[in-house]
Amino acid sequence: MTADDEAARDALAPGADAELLTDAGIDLEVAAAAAPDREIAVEVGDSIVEVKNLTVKFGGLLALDNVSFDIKRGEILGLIGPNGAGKTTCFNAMTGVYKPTSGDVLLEGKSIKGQKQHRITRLGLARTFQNIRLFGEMSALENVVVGLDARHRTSVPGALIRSPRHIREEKSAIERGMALLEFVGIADLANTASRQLPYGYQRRLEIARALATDPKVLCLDEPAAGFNPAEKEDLMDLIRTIRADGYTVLLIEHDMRLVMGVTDRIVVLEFGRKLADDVPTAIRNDPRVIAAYLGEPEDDVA
Ligand SMILES: Nc1ncnc2c1ncn2[C@@H]1O[C@H](COP(=O)(O)OP(=O)(O)OP(=O)(O)O)[C@@H](O)[C@H]1O
Repeated sequence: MTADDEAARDALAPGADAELLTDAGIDLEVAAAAAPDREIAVEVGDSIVEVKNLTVKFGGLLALDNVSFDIKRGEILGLIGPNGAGKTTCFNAMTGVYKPTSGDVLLEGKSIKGQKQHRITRLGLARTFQNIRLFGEMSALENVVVGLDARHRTSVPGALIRSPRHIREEKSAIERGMALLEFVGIADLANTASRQLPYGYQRRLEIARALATDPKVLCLDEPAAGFNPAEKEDLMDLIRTIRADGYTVLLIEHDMRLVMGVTDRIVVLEFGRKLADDVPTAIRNDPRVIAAYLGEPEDDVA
């Protein structure tokens, strides 16, 4: 094992400091340049996800009632609706957290309905959660590398004996992890324990970790919750950059200004049913949508 390889390995251990990254020959600028190593497909195209007659019942409660919509390749699709409308249930049923009662979810034409969460992530549908779910004691970099681990090919014996392939994969994981942290704008905090990061940076880290799985579609569940206006602006820029880098994005968000400002199309849910599906300007002026939001806090309807 070379000194570089040793250093790359050590950089994965808790408490690693920035020196180790440098020792491992990892240059932040080089890492940043490595970030857009994916095909850029910004043009909105065919359907990449099809949600078909999706229904979720909780006992007697019909949380999602026969909902159908699609997500086109390369678009930012907003999923909105008043509190309790079924947005998170829809997300959960799409990403394997809940088993749908009936209906189907297709990813690139193949059903992913009923598959386990990690399998759906591997197939290309990654998500963040409304309540941040990071490994608090682990550094920002380690949190991202966990996401990358899913893509490694070394066998368990290979990892145990620290085979050259395993070491190589670890080093490339660190480089890719750094590239992703750079991409979401928090590379200089790579070695900070995630629980010590400011809230907005924790949300960015969640996005980096989801991107580490190299998803075809990135699902963001209320990424601006708890953000101030400046942080919301920054988040809008980041979402646009993510799309410009070739990802398709599904966004649940309460903040109307953000949703209207960043999405190409919006699906509106109300009482578990689809109320509307249109471009933001049409949604903004749709009397049914305005009526659905009457009674919501003013901030949400602005
Ligand atoms: N695990 C569950 N068990 C029972 N009922 C649930 C469960 N999850 C959600 N519900 C119910 O399903 C309905 C839809 O909830 P959901 O959280 O999907 O709405 P939402 O549109 O995401 O709301 P919010 O904007 O408040 O997050 C609500 O009536 C909710 O109480």
